[in-house]
Amino acid sequence: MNFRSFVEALKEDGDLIEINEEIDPHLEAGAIIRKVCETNDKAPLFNNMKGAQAGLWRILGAPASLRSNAKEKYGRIARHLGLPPTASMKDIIDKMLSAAHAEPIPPNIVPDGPVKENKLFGDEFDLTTLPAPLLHQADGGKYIQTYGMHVLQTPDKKWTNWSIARAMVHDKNHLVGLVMEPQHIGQIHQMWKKSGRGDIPWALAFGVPPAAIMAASMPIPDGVSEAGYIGAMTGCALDVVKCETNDLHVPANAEIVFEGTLSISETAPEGPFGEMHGYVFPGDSRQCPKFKVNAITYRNGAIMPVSNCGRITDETHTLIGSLNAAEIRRICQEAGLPITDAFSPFETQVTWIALGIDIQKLSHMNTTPSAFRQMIGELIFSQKAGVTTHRIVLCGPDINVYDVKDVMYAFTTRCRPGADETLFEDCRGFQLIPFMGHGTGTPNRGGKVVSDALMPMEYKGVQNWQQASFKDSFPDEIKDSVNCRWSKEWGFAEEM
Ligand SMILES: Cc1cc2c3c(c1C)C(C)(C)C[C@@H](O)N3c1c(nc(O)[nH]c1=O)N2C[C@H](O)[C@H](O)[C@H](O)COP(=O)(O)O
Ligand SMILES: [K+]
Ligand SMILES: [Mn+2]
Repeated sequence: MNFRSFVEALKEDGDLIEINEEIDPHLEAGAIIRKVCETNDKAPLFNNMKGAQAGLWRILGAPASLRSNAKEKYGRIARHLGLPPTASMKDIIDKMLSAAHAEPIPPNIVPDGPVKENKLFGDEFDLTTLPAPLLHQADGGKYIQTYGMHVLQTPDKKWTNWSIARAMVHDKNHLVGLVMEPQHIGQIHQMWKKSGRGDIPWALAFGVPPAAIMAASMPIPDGVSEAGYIGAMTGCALDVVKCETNDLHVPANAEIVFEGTLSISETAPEGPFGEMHGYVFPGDSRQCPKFKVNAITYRNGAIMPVSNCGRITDETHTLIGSLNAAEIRRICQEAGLPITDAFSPFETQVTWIALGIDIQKLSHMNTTPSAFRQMIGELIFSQKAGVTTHRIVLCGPDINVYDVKDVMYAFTTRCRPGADETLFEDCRGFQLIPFMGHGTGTPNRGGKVVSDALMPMEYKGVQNWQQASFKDSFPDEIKDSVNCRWSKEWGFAEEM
């Protein structure tokens, strides 16, 4: 599945709105995409961007946001993975974890591909005149990079990392963007700095195969090349082609590729940007590394994917939250902890992760609530995949952690504030969260908590209550007889 066929699939699903009238990249496209994210409406495809030139570019907005139809809520994300549009978030997370122990299938190097249909070098392009969108009025620049994939290799070429990190236009042939540790882009940047080998060969591929952008958004382990992971996950090697101006390889059917170098010394002001927690602090910019663009290659009719992040729900919630939760589940299970599921509720702006606990296995651990909370917090808050999470909620087997109503029902009724919680101050904190970066304590340390929504008896493997709910407070024959007459005889609404 490549990006173009993904867009076709959205069209066939009736999940695409094509806009052929001229749309301005200065705020107008961003406003439409933002409203789509806040209403879970169809993905907008802007075929006529003001300032488009030489085929650069059309824009697809909200590429992995939600559908309003409850049965296909995650359909746009499912289409990234070739899953049916009715796939659940558990199906999507299971699919993304399915390659965790599989032998990588390295990419297949091909001599040519659609991404080579057009080539611009040096002065043949000027990034400041291309239709890069201003996505929020207080943003510090035009964020051209919100859903592309950075390609960077370690100095020893053993690891090629694919990841998403934001970047904005700095001048005619430079971007400036976030390069933060412990992210792999930050780790590799440090390796090159230490190696003294000069600026880093870099590529930025937009409109890559959808499964690849999912892996680019996922914190798979240090040293693991996303290309091989995705090859193992999809079962087939991904076709890649060599860049014109360096030895990196990019997906052969990507829509657009910027080629160049990531500076190990030069920085420029970056930000602010309307970010994943739903805030932009005007004027809040800091020095970040510069990316020099030496060449642009692209397909005919190239489409630039754009994520306009902020208030729920957009790709920073559906992907960052869910894929961090995926890795947290794997890490906990491999540590022998009784975790069945992990999910980051969008309504927490993905600052929480809810863990489903197998209380039979928990009872065999003969542990205490405070010892278990300590174990969970120490493990998760020391992980790269745990950086963005500031509250972990432990939930019993009657709670569906993928449903925020269930998580809030457990958290608000089973977790006594203070007594049932363990605070963690000696761990990395996520400074993009306003209470961290613009709050009272140290911006990038601590401020985390494990909130135990397991009742004491669950540590013995027991739940001795019944939920006062239709599901739990009526015998099956009553429920069956009510259900079968519900809409046919009485005219209540069909169940969604
Ligand atoms: C899906 C998605 C993921 C990310 C981002 C966005 C989207 C849409 C932006 C809209 C651009 C907003 C920005 O916050 N952004 C972003 C980011 N990680 C950063 O270090 N810096 C960033 O600016 N991630 C998360 C990273 O992509 C994941 O943490 C991934 O795991 C990283 O890959 P790796 O380092 O683990 O290989
Ligand atoms: K990644
Ligand atoms: Mn990585």
